[in-house]
Amino acid sequence: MTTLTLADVHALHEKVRTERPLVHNITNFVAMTIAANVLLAAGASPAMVHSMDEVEDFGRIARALTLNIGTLSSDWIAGMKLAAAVYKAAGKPIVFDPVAVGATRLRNTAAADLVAMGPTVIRGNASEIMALSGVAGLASKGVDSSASSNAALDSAVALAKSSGAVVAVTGEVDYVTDGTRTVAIEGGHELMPLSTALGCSLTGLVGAFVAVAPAFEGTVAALAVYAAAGAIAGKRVKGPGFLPQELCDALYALDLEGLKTNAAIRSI
Ligand SMILES: Nc1ncnc2c1ncn2[C@@H]1O[C@H](COP(=O)(O)OP(=O)(O)OP(=O)(O)O)[C@@H](O)[C@H]1O
Ligand SMILES: Cc1ncsc1CCO
Ligand SMILES: [Mg+2]
Repeated sequence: MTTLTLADVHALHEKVRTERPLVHNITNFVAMTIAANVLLAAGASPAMVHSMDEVEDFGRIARALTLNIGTLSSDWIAGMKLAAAVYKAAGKPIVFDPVAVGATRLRNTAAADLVAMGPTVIRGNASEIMALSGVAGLASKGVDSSASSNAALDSAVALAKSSGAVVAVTGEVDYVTDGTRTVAIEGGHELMPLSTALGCSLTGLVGAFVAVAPAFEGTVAALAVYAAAGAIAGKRVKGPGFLPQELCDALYALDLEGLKTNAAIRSI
């Protein structure tokens, strides 16, 4: 298999910058501003809207949908399901972020229902991907991962096979799999999990890339761009406080040289 090169990744980032795809995000209250800024800095156009009454109209103009169950309540579930049905019918990509699945029955049921609707991509941390793929007895710590991404790799492959989605599991090393092909993406910074909603924001960025590229390639490219920008930002800050701002500045300025110095993609 030919692995996506960092030059291919850069070309897809330029495509995002040129086409500026509108990405419709139904995300959590914590992530809304951070994720919108990440999308803008990377060159895409975000809409953070969750009203059920606007789903059909946004479904006509947006090029991708992202669904994030971080601050879920039962009335939002119906909106997410309607949105998934609208984008599915329009043949537009859907990216699902199963925040804290495994922690509550509400999340477990909603996540299972949304996976059954056939999202294009599922992006989560290790605990979430393991819980979603049915690893029993996992102690959920809520929104933060209590496992390494490496430990979740088998679960990611199983989930990709059972759901038909491309699955991205993030952590110190990120993995993307479609059940057959698997690649690892290296980069990022150890401060990233100490700044909230950076995973949720990455899910939004995956939406922008799969709007302009096939699911597997778009997901790998989004993660590689984010890994490079995260590494650059992590070197600039003194702690997690200004990491989101530096990450946005790094995404905005990212070029091929920055990608090559700060991220790596390898087939496994
Ligand atoms: N130890 C680490 N070293 C380098 N990068 C990391 C590390 N941990 C996480 N990251 C990066 O941080 C980003 C978010 O991944 P993470 O797995 O922390 O998401 P998450 O738990 O869903 O986040 P959140 O729910 O707070 O939005 C990814 O780009 C990932 O590669
Ligand atoms: C902290 C937090 N709580 C619910 S969603 C969220 C953002 C990170 O997932
Ligand atoms: Mg998360």
